[in-house]
Amino acid sequence: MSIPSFVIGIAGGTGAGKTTVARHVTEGVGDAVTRIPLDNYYEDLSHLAFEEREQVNYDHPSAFEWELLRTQLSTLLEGQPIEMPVYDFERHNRTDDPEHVEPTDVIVLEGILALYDEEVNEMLDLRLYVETDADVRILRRIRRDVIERGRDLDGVIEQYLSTVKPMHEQFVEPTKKHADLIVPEGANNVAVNLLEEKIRAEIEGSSSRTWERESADGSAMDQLSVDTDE
Ligand SMILES: Nc1ncnc2c1ncn2[C@@H]1O[C@H](COP(=O)(O)OP(=O)(O)O)[C@@H](O)[C@H]1O
Ligand SMILES: O=c1ccn([C@@H]2O[C@H](COP(=O)(O)O)[C@@H](O)[C@H]2O)c(=O)[nH]1
Repeated sequence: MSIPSFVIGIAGGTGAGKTTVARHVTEGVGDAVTRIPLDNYYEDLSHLAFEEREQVNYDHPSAFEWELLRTQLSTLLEGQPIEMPVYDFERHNRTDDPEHVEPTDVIVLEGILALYDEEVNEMLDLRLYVETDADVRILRRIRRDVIERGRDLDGVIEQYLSTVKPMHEQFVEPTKKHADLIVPEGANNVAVNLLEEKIRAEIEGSSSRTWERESADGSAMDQLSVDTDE
């Protein structure tokens, strides 16, 4: 059993590259990292018919079961395992089989509103916002949703204009102010390498870097400072 020592939150608009960044920064470090997709914490909508679930606004904060996320993150931070829900985008609902997740040294929470909830933010040691232009994001989303999430072009466009875009502007983009670091264009090599290094150092418990909080104006921006003695 591990007591997690480092929790990273990765937020940003749909298609920004959050999942890709999370995959890249964790793939080289084996079992010591757990990825928690915020999507798994969409409310259980089993009581609705499929046609009704298709109409839900999945980009509003109320679409998520925040209390369950807070409880499960706390449980992991106490070194206890959780039964994490698993989301099925094609059915717009949770699957019947939750995933057993053991606590690990590093936890990565990733999702559009990963920096939205105050209590969740307090549990994060490093907050990232992946920033990618809206035109790039929608193009990526079209391709991904059609290929991987069982959608058609018209449906993706209609959903984007009616809920995804306005909710992004109202709720997702403003969470950028909670970020310690902003990662441009998703999986850029410099950012990914730095993060991977940081995660490795956390896991090995012998970090040569220190994170120095500078919040003179209350904006809570962190700076990466390299220890030149080593
Ligand atoms: N840097 C990139 N360059 C090109 N395509 C990318 C890049 N990052 C992600 N993608 C692709 O864009 C789509 C959305 O990326 P994803 O990581 O799922 O975004 P998010 O989790 O922010 O919604 C995926 O199909 C992914 O393969
Ligand atoms: O049933 C659902 C649940 C969510 N969505 C959309 O998913 C994205 C969030 O996932 P990303 O991987 O960050 O793109 C969100 O914008 C929802 O609109 C969905 O379409 N259907």
